[in-house]
Amino acid sequence: MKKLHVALDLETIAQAEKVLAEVGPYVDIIEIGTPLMISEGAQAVKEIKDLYPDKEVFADIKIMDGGQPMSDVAFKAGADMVSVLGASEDATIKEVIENAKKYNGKVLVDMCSVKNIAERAKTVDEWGPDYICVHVGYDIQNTGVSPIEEVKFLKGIKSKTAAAGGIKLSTFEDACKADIDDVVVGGGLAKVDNPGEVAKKMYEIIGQYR
Ligand SMILES: O=C(CO)[C@H](O)[C@H](O)COP(=O)(O)O
Repeated sequence: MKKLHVALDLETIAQAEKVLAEVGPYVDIIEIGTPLMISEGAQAVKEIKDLYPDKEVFADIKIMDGGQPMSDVAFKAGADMVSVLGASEDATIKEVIENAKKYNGKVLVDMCSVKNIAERAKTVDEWGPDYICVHVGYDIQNTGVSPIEEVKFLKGIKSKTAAAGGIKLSTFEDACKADIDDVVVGGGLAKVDNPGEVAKKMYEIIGQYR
């Protein structure tokens, strides 16, 4: 089933809870965004999981090294899923995947900044992550590269696919039509004036493609 995933790239738990009060009913995955993880840490994971026990809570900690101790922090706080960078060492990605099993947790491998996505995805896929995510980082979103197009590099993988980077209401249906299991929306939900209304529209759109 395709999932609607909100990325809370905010600074405080209070800001995140305010957005969630509006979008919470419509989303499947709640991401504690990297800025929020840096600002409030594992406490953000704990508080939001306590408030939304039935949602999948994803700690976007973008692990680059120390696969086991880094993922321990998020899983112990109640995260259902963590991210590790596709650009990190093979050993790190394998360690995160192995460690997640202890917690019955999931792993998303984030391909942000990976140059040969197709080749790297094929390699990483063999280790059995839950998701491989094409991700156009903030700092290159103005170049016109689209994660919805980049998903073609994931063709044929066994893992589920995710796409992130600038997806908003105007591009959301295209993302749902593409081969994307987890559609990640950050600013397009968390930084609009009417997050509840936009989330409801997205929920209705994705419902046609589930
Ligand atoms: O991980 C991220 C940035 O590194 C963001 O969460 C991701 O890009 C989604 O946010 P947006 O839709 O605003 O691009």
